[in-house]
Amino acid sequence: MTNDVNNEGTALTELEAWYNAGWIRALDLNLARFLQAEQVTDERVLVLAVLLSHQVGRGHVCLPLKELFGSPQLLLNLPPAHSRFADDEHEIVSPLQLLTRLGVTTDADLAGALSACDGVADSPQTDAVTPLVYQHGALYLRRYWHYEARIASALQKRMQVSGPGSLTPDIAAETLQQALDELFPHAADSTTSSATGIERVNWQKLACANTLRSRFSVITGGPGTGKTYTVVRLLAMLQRLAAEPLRIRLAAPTGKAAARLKESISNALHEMQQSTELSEWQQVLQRIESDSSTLHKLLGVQQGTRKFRHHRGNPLSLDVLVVDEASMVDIELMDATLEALPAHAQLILLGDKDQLASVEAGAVLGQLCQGAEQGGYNQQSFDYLQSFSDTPLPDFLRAADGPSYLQHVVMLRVSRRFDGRSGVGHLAYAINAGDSKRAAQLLLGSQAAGASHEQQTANSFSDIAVLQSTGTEAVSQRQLFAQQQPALTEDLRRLCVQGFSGYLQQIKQRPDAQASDGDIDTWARSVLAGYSNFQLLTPVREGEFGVAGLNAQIERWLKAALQTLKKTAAGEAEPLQPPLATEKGNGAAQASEQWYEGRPVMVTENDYSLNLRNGDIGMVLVSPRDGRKRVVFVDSDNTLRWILPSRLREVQTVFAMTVHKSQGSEFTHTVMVLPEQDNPVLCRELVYTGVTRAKKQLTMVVPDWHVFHQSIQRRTLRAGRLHL
Ligand SMILES: Nc1ncnc2c1ncn2[C@@H]1O[C@H](COP(=O)(O)OP(=O)(O)OP(=O)(O)O)[C@@H](O)[C@H]1O
Repeated sequence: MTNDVNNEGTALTELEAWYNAGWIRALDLNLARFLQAEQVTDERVLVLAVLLSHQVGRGHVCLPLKELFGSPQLLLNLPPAHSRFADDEHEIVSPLQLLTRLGVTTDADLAGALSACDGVADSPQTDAVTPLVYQHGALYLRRYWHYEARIASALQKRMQVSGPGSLTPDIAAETLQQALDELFPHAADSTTSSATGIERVNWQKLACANTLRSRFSVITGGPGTGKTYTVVRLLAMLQRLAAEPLRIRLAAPTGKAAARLKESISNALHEMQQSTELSEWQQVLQRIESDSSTLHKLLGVQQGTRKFRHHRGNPLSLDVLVVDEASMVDIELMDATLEALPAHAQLILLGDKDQLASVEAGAVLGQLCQGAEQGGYNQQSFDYLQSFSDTPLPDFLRAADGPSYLQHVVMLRVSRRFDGRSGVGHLAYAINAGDSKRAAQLLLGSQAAGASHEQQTANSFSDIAVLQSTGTEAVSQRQLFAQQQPALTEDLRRLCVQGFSGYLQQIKQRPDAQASDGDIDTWARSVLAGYSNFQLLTPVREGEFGVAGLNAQIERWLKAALQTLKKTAAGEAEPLQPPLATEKGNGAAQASEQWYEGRPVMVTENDYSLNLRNGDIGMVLVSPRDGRKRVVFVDSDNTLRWILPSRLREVQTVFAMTVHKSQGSEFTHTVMVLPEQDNPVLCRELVYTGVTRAKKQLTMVVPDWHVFHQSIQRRTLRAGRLHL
């Protein structure tokens, strides 16, 4: 492990400059120091290790060397440097400049350096426990390489076509066909006469048929494309065709997503139970439970460790596992899930491949669905699916060399929620296609994007609206933007005051102290339901239009309305017990100010003692019973819990939340606020995820159209090399 470059010490100084410029985290820099202490002296490797750690912090699983050389800016997405020591004498060099200084000019040079380094394993067979692994042209931290390798191997086994021992052995094609015809009596996924060839295919039916081919399948689709509708029918079919009653478990990556899954599964089950066409299926339906849990709960979290109670040596006791919102499952959790799954079990992943990937590293669903729009079915899969389809499958879905993973994926293509009249649907489609111009036109109605100087623009879709500063050309001049800003802020103020007025009114309907527990719960539920009707989302934390800025601003805007609640509440002077963790108070009065009635809060860290999860939302209410303030949460089993504020550790006000936190939730009226300045985190997946949280109404807040266009055009394709 030699460094053949005669400029010892240079690299670490430059890496420190990157840290001071805000390019990398202390953690990234410390990895270089750690490796140096472990006798990794090749500076090229140290630089790569720092870049790798930076990438892992951004959700990537590995650092692909070709892309590093081909498009470093796109790959690394380094923000503009903001030097902490304003060091004009020390000009910061870019990663490629630094590598060139170290004598590296091609990715092959880097590959050579990695292969020669003792701290890097470049063969999967190696027994050495090196901190880094180089494989498939990419550098990995060993832990992530391990997850990826294990996931690929586990999925490969599950993808093998079903044989003896499968849940539904020896099912005759006619039996399956008959079951599918009963469950999907209507020929097509879309019944409109204008449907295209691909929309006329009943993808829901084919998704069910495809699942029976192996022990692993993916059903992907945008919002409202019928993933739940399909999976309930799929479970009914599996239950009916299986030799023995199946143990089915439903799970999702977050508590909120699990609660929503439970609700939509029980709605879908209820619909099927009412259907006269499905009278033959009623007995089978009784064997499907809607109960769902988080993956962590299912696997059995072992507090204080990364380990779970269930693993290869102690597998889960189930036959079928359905994982919803699978795009949010990070690589570590996916690995743990596959490890804990018994060999015979059927794994079904549901999710929207176009949504943001998990907060932590990995994008397993995204990778498994890469190319799904084009089908990618080999001849065998194509013929199989065709045999269950009422209409001819379009030829472009066929691909002689289609990757093996796509044979297990079916994409649902018609949204039942967003039909042709839905502006949200059209907007989501344009965003997904990267067509920011069309998206702007949809928001601005028939006028060309930016032509209007109206603060709120009417458009041809009543379910979408825009609040904007001014036209496209003008806002790129920051001075003019600053002048326009107050008008936009005033529009936003009016929207918020109106939007939040509903739940504040509900609070005033407080029952009296003698009311029954049931009446008090009903009141609290109506407040929480009213609150979830209107939600602001923003992609960023900082700035006037970031989470912190918006929450502070909205608190000021609602102050008058919140003050009137005080008058309706019974006990006011109740002392709370400071200090309060996230927002520390200096006494009872200040604590009481912070815990004002009507304050929506989000838990920002798992709290196992209170059984609260990161992302759970509660509302501060004054109890009619004793006049004390409590925070009300709805549990995943739909029961209410009233918790004293002083017991809560990490919480934030949540009039506005980040788009990341909103994943897996929907709001009747969603207000998606873009920041005033471009930022590398803004990307198409983020805008799409935010926009599709809207159930009925979307308002887009656009301080600068340039930011809007940039965000939609920027993609974040996460690096990962699942070899399937
Ligand atoms: N083939 C169908 N025939 C009739 N109604 C359908 C069909 N498919 C879906 N629906 C209805 O469309 C609505 C949306 O379906 P569903 O909730 O299953 O979609 P989803 O993809 O799970 O949505 P989400 O984005 O919320 O996860 C539901 O009311 C469902 O009953």
